[in-house]
Amino acid sequence: EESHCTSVAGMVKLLDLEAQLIDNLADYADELEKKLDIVKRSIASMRLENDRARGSTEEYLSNPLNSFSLIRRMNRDWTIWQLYIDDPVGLTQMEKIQELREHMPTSTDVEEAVTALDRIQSTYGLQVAEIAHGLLDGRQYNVSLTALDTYAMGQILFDQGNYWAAAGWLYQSIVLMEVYTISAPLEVSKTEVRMVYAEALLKLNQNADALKVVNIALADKPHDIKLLLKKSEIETMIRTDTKNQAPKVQQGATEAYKMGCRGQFPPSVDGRLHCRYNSTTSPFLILAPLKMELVGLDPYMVLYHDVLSAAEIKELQGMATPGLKRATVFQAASGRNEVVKTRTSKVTWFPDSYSPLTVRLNARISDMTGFNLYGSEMLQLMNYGLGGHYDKHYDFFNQTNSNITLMSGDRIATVLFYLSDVEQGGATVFPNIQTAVFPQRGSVIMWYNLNDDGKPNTQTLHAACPVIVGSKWVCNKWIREREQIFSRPCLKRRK
Ligand SMILES: O=C(O)CCC(=O)C(=O)O
Ligand SMILES: [Fe+2]
Repeated sequence: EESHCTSVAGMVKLLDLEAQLIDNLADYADELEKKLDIVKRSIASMRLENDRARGSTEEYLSNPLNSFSLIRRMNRDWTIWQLYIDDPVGLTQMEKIQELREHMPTSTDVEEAVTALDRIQSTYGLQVAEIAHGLLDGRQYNVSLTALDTYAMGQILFDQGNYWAAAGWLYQSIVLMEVYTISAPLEVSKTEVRMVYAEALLKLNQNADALKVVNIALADKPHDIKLLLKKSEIETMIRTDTKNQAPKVQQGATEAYKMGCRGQFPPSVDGRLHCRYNSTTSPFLILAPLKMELVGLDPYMVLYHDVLSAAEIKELQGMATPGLKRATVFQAASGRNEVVKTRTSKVTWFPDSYSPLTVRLNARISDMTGFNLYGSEMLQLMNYGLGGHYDKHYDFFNQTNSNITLMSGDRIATVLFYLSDVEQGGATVFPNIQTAVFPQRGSVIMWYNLNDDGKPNTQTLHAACPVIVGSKWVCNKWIREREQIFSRPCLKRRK
């Protein structure tokens, strides 16, 4: 399972594939044209002969050559024309599409993409009409959606039971269909869309509105039997006051996580938080101090700037791209890592000794954090895709007597490098401490997941907000506690 939309880097090949499909369709057009050409040229010469004959029928037919030829033509040539018409054009091209289908997005991919776009909309509180016209969270892009796009959103959200969101997209489809016509063979009828829109309104118990929509559709198609039946059904529902089960209502107050994603947390007023050059965490920093921003004290969280060079970032992305696979999350219930809806990105891992760059990167992590990386997890490189996110979670396992923590202990700290800027969205948000970190290419955020006593710190709850626009790349290192037994800096004493 490819899971196409979960990584921008992974979708690049779809464009090449689309180019192949278009070339294939062009071949089909060529074949059609060749056939059309033959047919048209033949018609012209046949007409000529037939017109000449009909100008003087008796004279024409009294010549034996003409009458012989006519008899022969009508019997033999038209048999061949019948076969010629019957011979389909484009079988090769049809087979080619079938062959490429293996690499093409499936209906599951479309459903995931719909969910992702809906996630962007709901997280950032965007209007469907704005999205459809390329206005994304206040920024105008030269892109827009077609009625086919918005209709697919509406249909699929409807099928997923998300009637509230579906209604918005279906309404938008109708608006777009008033302005633009969808050309054959992809066309969808307005009646069809209005019917689904009416169904969505019924699910939301907006029966009177549903009736209005059906009546508008009937004005265009007064004899459509499905519409007439629907109309009387809705009228009965209104008369008998029939209600659907209570629809899912949209949440009122914006939860903290969403506020963080939208950049709406108030700025910190803690005077202890500051910026400085760090030259003390390790001896190496005396030579190369790092620009450090103390972001939080509980959990202890620091942001370092300009840690990675452009060349290093490029190399990391290059080595990661071929191996990117859909990310998984450790499930306590099964004791295994599984693909989940709450984490949509693609990842790949590199052992510490993979290349001179990984060795250097790990050394830098040690210098920055003061941690010994022995027994820690591999470097994880990650690329997010369409609306890519990682829902609220903890990085620690909080598992005793589990295989996953037995050898090296729990994840004492997380080191998260940002390998790209993200044009819009994609912040790392800590809702419990009202902290949001927006990706900046080359910077790195580090926080402690465990308290000084080794117990999990629930203030570390965090999430990766859906990317609105951009290809978000991160690299992280989960540092395990066991090896830090003698070296872990005790912050409480230092205060
Ligand atoms: O990508 C991010 O901003 C956060 C990623 C994260 O929390 C994780 O991978 O555990
Ligand atoms: Fe995390």
